[in-house]
Amino acid sequence: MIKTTEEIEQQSRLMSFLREMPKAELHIHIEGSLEPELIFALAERNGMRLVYPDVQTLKAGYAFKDLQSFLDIYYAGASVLRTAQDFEDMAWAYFLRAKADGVVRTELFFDPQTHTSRGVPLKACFAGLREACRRARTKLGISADLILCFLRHLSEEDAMSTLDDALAFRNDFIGIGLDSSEKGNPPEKFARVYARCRELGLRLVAHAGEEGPADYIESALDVLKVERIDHGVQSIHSPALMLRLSQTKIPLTVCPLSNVKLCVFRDLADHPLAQMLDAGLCVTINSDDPAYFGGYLLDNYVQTFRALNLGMEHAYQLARNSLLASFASDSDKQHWITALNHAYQDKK
Ligand code: HPA
Ligand SMILES: [Zn+2]
Repeated sequence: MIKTTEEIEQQSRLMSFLREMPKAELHIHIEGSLEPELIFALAERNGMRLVYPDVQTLKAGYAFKDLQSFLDIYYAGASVLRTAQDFEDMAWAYFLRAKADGVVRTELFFDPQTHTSRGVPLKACFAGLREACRRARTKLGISADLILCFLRHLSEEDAMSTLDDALAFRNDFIGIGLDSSEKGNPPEKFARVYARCRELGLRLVAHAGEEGPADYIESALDVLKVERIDHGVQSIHSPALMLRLSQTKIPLTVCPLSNVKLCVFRDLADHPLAQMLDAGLCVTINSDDPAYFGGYLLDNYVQTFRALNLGMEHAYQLARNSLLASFASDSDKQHWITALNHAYQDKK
């Protein structure tokens, strides 16, 4: 269909608003931002040999059929991280991308067990990530904090002892999450460790309803008492849960490009994000593992908006949801929302 000049202008206003609007990214696994080129550079710096001969061969392996087929490659990629400097370089590269995408607040997931199981000290992870977050604040004006994720394919005892060790760095992380292989590893498996984190005053989130059933979303809320759900897209199969989510406004950190790459939905045009927004759910857009899924935060917005034919009001709503759903201070949130309101008035 041929577009009128007015439609072309409207589209270009929307694209620039998507980039400029102040927004938060609340679902990014920092190990999933490791670009193939950086994987090779770090392997060389650390004197390691990868099983892939070059970047092209590694990238050719980025064709996933489900979550597990991705996780196998993701953990192999993360194995090049050894020193504090490696963690800092990885996170800094992400922050530069985030800045270009208009991110003002980000909460980075990281998987300590992936590293400690290879003999990398927890201190190296924290030192590198903490320094990158500090530089993001001072040099880029991005507010950044860390969320420590437990690997759900491992035992609760393993999570508990990881927590014990991480408490030496209590001031370096604001909360905990739950990631890795979802099916067969329900939230209930981690009830005690979540109860303990809650007593410690940590913020609580968990992946639920990515590939696993809508029931897992219910038990993440009821048993783990999480404040946000990561993914949550399987809620579309439960009208009762949709109603609950719309009434409670529990935020969902949805990752559209990830969902397509991991075959949760066949195509972006089939993604239920618009349906979820229209049902009144507090949906946010995020990148998950941008180096593996074909795009950073702005790519997720742009491609989703094109595929689902979304407009300015949706953009405003999604950015506002992301800021409100963040664990930043109320005064920071208010400041960003005022800036968002101004940007919206200018572009509308
Ligand atoms: O998309 C994901 N799902 C579950 N675990 C993960 N760990 C990194 N990315 C993911
Ligand atoms: Zn994730």
